[in-house]
Amino acid sequence: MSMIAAFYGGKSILITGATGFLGKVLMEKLFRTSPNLKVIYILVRPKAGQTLQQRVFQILNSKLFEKVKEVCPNVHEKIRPICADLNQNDFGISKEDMQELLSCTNIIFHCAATVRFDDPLRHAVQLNVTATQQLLQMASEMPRLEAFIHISTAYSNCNLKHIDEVIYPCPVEPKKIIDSLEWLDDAIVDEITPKLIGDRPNTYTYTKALGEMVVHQEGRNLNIAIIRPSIVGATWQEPFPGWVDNLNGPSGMIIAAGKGFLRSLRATPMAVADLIPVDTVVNLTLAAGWYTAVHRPKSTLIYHCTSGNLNPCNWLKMGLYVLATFEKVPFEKAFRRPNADFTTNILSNQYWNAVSHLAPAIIYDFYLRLTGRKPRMTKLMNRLLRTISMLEYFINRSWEWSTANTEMLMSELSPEDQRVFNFDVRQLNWLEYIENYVLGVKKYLLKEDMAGIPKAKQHLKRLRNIHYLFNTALFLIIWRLLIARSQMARNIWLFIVSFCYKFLSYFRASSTLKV
Ligand SMILES: CCCCCCCCCCCCCCCCCCCCCCCCCC(=O)SCCNC(=O)CCNC(=O)[C@H](O)C(C)(C)COP(=O)(O)OP(=O)(O)OC[C@H]1O[C@@H](n2cnc3c(N)ncnc32)[C@H](O)[C@@H]1OP(=O)(O)O
Ligand SMILES: NC(=O)C1=CN([C@@H]2O[C@H](COP(=O)(O)OP(=O)(O)OC[C@H]3O[C@@H](n4cnc5c(N)ncnc54)[C@H](OP(=O)(O)O)[C@@H]3O)[C@@H](O)[C@H]2O)C=CC1
Repeated sequence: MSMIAAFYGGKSILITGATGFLGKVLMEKLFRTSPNLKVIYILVRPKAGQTLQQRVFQILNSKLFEKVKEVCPNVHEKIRPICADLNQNDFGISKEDMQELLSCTNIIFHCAATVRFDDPLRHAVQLNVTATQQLLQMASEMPRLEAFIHISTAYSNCNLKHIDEVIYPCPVEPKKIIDSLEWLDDAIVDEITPKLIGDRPNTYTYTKALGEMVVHQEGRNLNIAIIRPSIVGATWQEPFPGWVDNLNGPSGMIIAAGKGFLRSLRATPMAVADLIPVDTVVNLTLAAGWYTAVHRPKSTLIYHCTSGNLNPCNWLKMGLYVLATFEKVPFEKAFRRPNADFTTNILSNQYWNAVSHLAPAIIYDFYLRLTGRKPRMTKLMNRLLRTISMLEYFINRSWEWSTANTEMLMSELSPEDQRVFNFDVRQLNWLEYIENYVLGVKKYLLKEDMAGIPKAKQHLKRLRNIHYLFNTALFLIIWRLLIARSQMARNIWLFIVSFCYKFLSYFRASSTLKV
């Protein structure tokens, strides 16, 4: 019997960010392994014209939850959506709901965050810092609370090269930042943002670091753990391999490469690609929840959920695995054949951006215009280049994260828990994982049918022929122009022709002799 699964039985659990990538997988695993849990409260906001109920209905009826419905048929009754917006005071939660949350909650998993790299500081602070502060305040009023698990990121201290499982203080106290944002206007905030974030690349990593400091300072009387995952990718094993539902991290890049838009990327091939499957993060999170509540460590424990030091894979290998998978399972209606490459040099990157990204987009838009359609490729390509520029920081560096606490936690689990809540990335086979990831992107993100693979392969063959034809035509035109203008080009041409003629004559003569 799994001790962790038994621990969550009968518990009332509060999850923020349950509609997000990580939150959904967390909820799924909880229902599947502890179907006898009492209730999961989720803080949800109405979004994109959908009510809370519609959003929850959509999640529960997705493929991700198919297994849950078998083991926990009354899952609809055990999930309690609470209308909340983390940007508002008291999260805009009604008095009755707040009362219920405060009196019943046993465990909190705080996953909600803005993960956009370019969010204005004010918004990123509101969600990643102030909301965390408010949730801690709520937690301190919960008499039955056993553990508060805060999801941060391994990149909260990406300005360092070696990162330990400790909180590193930021130069300016989070409280001071929150206070000053109340009276500073947006223009001034924009101006001081680069100075505040210092040597971090964006507001996301900076505000996640501030969020950790808030947890450290204001959660002293609570049982808290912090999880720091690296780049979260598709599921490895559970509930099935390859599930993914958003474009963050590598998923969007896999689409861009598979559809032939992304042809070159400024990345350091040997830098560690610290990907971590989302189900591994969830297993570690649930194990940490159990450990924090049952063993009550004296201080806040931080767990690095990374793959680099236990089972490293670099970007070159990962890129090659992705490209190899496209051969077997190509994406439909590709713009060009998938054939991306890494460059390390900024100048050659700019050259490839112009030649491989922008030029084909401009030519295609010209063709669209000629055929009376609206041009769109250049705009799309510019957005892709902007996204890539935001990711470049993370694919040109390697970090070392110590994992002593994570390894300690693994050793504390019973053999059954090590199996059911497996977070040992040493067992991960990267090739197999990437193949399933690409397949998952095709099925769950692009919603493409496997039956369309022969047609997609046919399309790629046609693109290859167009590519050869285009290159040959271009070569002949340039050559023709050169011959017309340069004596040297004419001489080279005559030399090549006479060489080919002699070679053919020799070949014919020798084969005649053999007979
Ligand atoms: C020789 C061999 C060679 C082999 C070569 C092989 C190559 C082979 C293939 C590749 C192999 C693998 C290599 C992969 C490298 C990846 C590295 C990942 C590092 C991640 C580090 C993460 C570390 C931290 C982890 C964390 O702790 S947190 C989680 C990470 N957080 C994020 O990843 C948010 C990022 N995003 C944003 O920050 C915003 O998205 C923003 C970008 C500002 C745009 O913002 P904006 O322009 O306003 O527009 P949007 O509305 O957002 O998007 C506008 C449009 O772009 C779409 N789109 C949004 N995103 C992405 C995205 N990624 N990728 C693509 N598209 C995207 C969106 O669908 C919309 O399309 P549409 O609907 O218009 O059609
Ligand atoms: N994905 C990754 O690669 C990594 C993620 N992390 C961390 O993991 C956690 C989860 O990330 P992930 O699931 O990928 O992110 P998502 O963007 O998929 O999910 C974010 C969640 O936060 C919720 N949220 C955002 N703003 C509000 C708001 N104002 N009120 C209520 N809810 C809100 C979203 O709700 P809604 O659906 O309404 O938008 C959504 O449920 C984050 O803390 C992130 O920092 C850490 C490392 C890597």
